[in-house]
Amino acid sequence: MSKLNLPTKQERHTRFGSIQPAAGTKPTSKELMTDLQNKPHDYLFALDAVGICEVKYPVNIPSSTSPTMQVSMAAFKMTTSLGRHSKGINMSRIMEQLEAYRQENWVMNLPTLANFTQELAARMQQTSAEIEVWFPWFYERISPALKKTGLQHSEAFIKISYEKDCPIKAEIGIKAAITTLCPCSKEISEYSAHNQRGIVTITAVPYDPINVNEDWKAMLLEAAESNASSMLYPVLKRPDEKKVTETAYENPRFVEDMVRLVAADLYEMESIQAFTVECRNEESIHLHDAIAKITFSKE
Ligand SMILES: Nc1nc2c(ncn2[C@@H]2O[C@H](COP(=O)(O)OP(=O)(O)OP(=O)(O)O)[C@@H](O)[C@H]2O)c(=O)[nH]1
Repeated sequence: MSKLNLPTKQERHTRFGSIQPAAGTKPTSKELMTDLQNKPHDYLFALDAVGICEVKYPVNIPSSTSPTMQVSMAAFKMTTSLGRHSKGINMSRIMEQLEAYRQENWVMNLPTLANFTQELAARMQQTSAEIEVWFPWFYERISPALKKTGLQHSEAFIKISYEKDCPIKAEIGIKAAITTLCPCSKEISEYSAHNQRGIVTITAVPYDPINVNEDWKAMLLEAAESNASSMLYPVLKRPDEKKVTETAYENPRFVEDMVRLVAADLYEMESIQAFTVECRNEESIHLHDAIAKITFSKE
């Protein structure tokens, strides 16, 4: 093939429609630019929350299980309140703060995220701030018969709510995948029973948000998995697969059974004040899913 005689990159851009920037009349230095967000007026209403979401950022996550320190990709929602006489917040400051924490190599847990939230409210000169963050948390999972190790993950969740002169509030959570085997199908069929992947979502309010001693991620995962027909495993050889299949048959669960059994475990956890448990089964004999949910407070 003969060699193409391409124009320069700049010439190519011009040919495809790029133009030179206009001279312009508006200021280009920051000091001379209007700060619209901080122009005082009566803007009719105060706001509960304004900020940014879908912010993907790497974070260091501590864990009681191996790997005990891991870098994960978190999705943040970060908001503050806004007074009636302020037009807008300075949104760039939220990302500035997140980047400053990253450069400090921070380890994200409940106390450090509580500090982050409180600092954000101060930086934005607002009375309240809220951070919600979801991140994949990885842990080693060993197969039930041949003890083969692989890495698995669940989605973990932290929400911190800061309000000036009030105690910090927190919510923790996990979204874990499990196997459920249908009790009805097992009961009525001559052999076999349909089973499916269930998604258990737990959110919980700890009594003392800053001093949750246990690795709450492991604690909530245990509540979801130990009540399922079977856990999921990354590596399964034939003896493992036999064990998993038979364990599921020995422990049939409806979605209703799942949320009630997980709720019982959470009820027994002394550090948890209130919780919500949802189970969604991706049904293997339908196109639709089966769902159940319970919300409970010990207060
Ligand atoms: N408040 C507000 N800001 C927005 C909106 N949409 C985009 N922006 C952001 O406005 C930002 C620039 O504003 P600021 O953060 O106030 O920038 P600045 O005033 O130079 O920042 P400071 O030096 O911290 O005062 C950009 O990061 C945009 O992302 C919006 O709907 N509301």
